[in-house]
Amino acid sequence: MQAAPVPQATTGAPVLGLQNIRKEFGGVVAIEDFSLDVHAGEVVALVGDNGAGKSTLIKIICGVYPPTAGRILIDGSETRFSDPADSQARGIQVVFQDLALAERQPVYMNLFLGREAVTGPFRRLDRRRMIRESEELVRGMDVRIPSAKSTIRDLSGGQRQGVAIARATHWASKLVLMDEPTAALGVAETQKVEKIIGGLRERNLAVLIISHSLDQVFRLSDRICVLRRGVQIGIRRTHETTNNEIVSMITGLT
Ligand SMILES: Nc1ncnc2c1ncn2[C@@H]1O[C@H](COP(=O)(O)OP(=O)(O)OP(=O)(O)O)[C@@H](O)[C@H]1O
Repeated sequence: MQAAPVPQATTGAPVLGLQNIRKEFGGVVAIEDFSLDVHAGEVVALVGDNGAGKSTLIKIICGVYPPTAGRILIDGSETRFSDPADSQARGIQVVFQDLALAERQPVYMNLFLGREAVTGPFRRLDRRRMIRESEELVRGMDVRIPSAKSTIRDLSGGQRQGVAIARATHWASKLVLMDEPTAALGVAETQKVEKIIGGLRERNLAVLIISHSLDQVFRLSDRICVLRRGVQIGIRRTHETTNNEIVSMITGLT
């Protein structure tokens, strides 16, 4: 499977720039005035209580929702994605809470969803190639699944998550957005996913991750950005802050 090319820092501009993003749903202001840069090789964690606006922000970045106001820059150029396929074509991949896997399809079809390998003049699906490359991919990522031909609904939560993350990280060339990637996982599976996220940094990708686990945020991130009821409270370098400071930023209590 041809991996996405490793992105080079050509312009020095952040991979993702968000400037004064606002999002309203009817009369509800979900995001008020949000600005953040994420650089290649950097993991930024987005934290906040339920309803703070974290998922909305991820959906704005990948083209599910347009922002009501504000600018999105990719590699320094202003961009507007009309839908997630549009952002994927620009090297952005998302791992959503609900994983967005095709339950009745085998692992290999999920890994190639929308990018199926074809062969011959009638462009028939090249299943053999997809199976072979999927096996290499999941082996390389240490995702334990019975076979690339296994159907998604026959896999455990951790195995499904592994497939969703393998797909996103394989096809991403710039930015990976993750919405609670380990929420449904046990301790060992969480450790594996965290290792994969560390590997993304080594591939020089930019990562924006939502997590409710502050321990995980402190293990994984370079910077932490706090949202409270749609308001951006602040950004801290992970090694310069403490769990207590982040908790008080999230809750508003000192
Ligand atoms: N499609 C929508 N239509 C109307 N309101 C929405 C929509 N999506 C989100 N909201 C509202 O926007 C606010 C932020 O929601 P969002 O899901 O982004 O929060 P969150 O921080 O991701 O929360 P959680 O941690 O519970 O997932 C909430 O008040 C929510 O009700």
